[in-house]
Amino acid sequence: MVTNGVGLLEARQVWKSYVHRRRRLHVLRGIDFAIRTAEVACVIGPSGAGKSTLLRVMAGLERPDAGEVLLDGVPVVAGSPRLGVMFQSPLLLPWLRVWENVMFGARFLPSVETSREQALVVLERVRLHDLADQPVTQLSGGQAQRVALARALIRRPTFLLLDEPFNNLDMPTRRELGAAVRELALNDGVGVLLVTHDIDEALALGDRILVLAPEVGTFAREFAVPASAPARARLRDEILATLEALGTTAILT
Ligand SMILES: Nc1ncnc2c1ncn2[C@@H]1O[C@H](COP(=O)(O)OP(=O)(O)OP(=O)(O)O)[C@@H](O)[C@H]1O
Repeated sequence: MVTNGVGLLEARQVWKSYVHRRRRLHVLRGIDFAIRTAEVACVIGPSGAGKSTLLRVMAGLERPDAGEVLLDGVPVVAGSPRLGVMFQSPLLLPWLRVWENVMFGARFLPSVETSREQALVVLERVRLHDLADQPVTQLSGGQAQRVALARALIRRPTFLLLDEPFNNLDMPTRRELGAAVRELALNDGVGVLLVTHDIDEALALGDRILVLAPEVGTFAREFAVPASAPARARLRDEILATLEALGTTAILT
């Protein structure tokens, strides 16, 4: 797959709050963060820490209150052809077949040829080309999430922003799709931001792991993931200790 160029997706002093029951909830407080192409950066943290908020802001789906998100120095816009986004739920259109759902990802993108053949090429990447003509209502959860990945990939994104996309899948499917995402970074140079609850998933897929601290609204720590298994096991303990120090053990495994 050829992506739409090299680049940097960068949050600069990003602040984001919501009004909840008449109180202002400050979720992100001055986040500085960048993802490069050809790497997988994982953001972990307990429920409510602001992981999804960060991902939506990075994708241009929500505007920060202050600060900015830049894609190669230019403010990011929602629907940028250089970004592919995936959520926990595949959000497929039930009245369209598999390949038509994939093509839906390329709507309004003149750079992408909108043909069944083109969809098949991408479906092959996620090993779903045999089901191209199926209605999506007949797919398993793992197959549906593969369609969602193909729909993101048809855009030839420079960056993939993934918000716990493997949560509802069984372990073998989860591992397989995780490996496919890792391959996209290694072989195709895609930059990946993966939000996950799962420390083991972050250790298996990430080059870097950032721990988002609840209430503090910034990253508590950032870790480079080492290659060797014993070093990763030590890092796992260190990340757990970090989470414990933040007063949050209600996460992970
Ligand atoms: N649109 C919104 N309006 C009001 N509050 C919101 C909104 N979106 C998120 N929040 C609040 O912001 C905080 C952070 O939410 P967010 O979904 O980003 O956390 P998270 O770390 O992704 O959590 P989880 O792991 O449970 O998905 C939560 O307290 C949530 O209730």
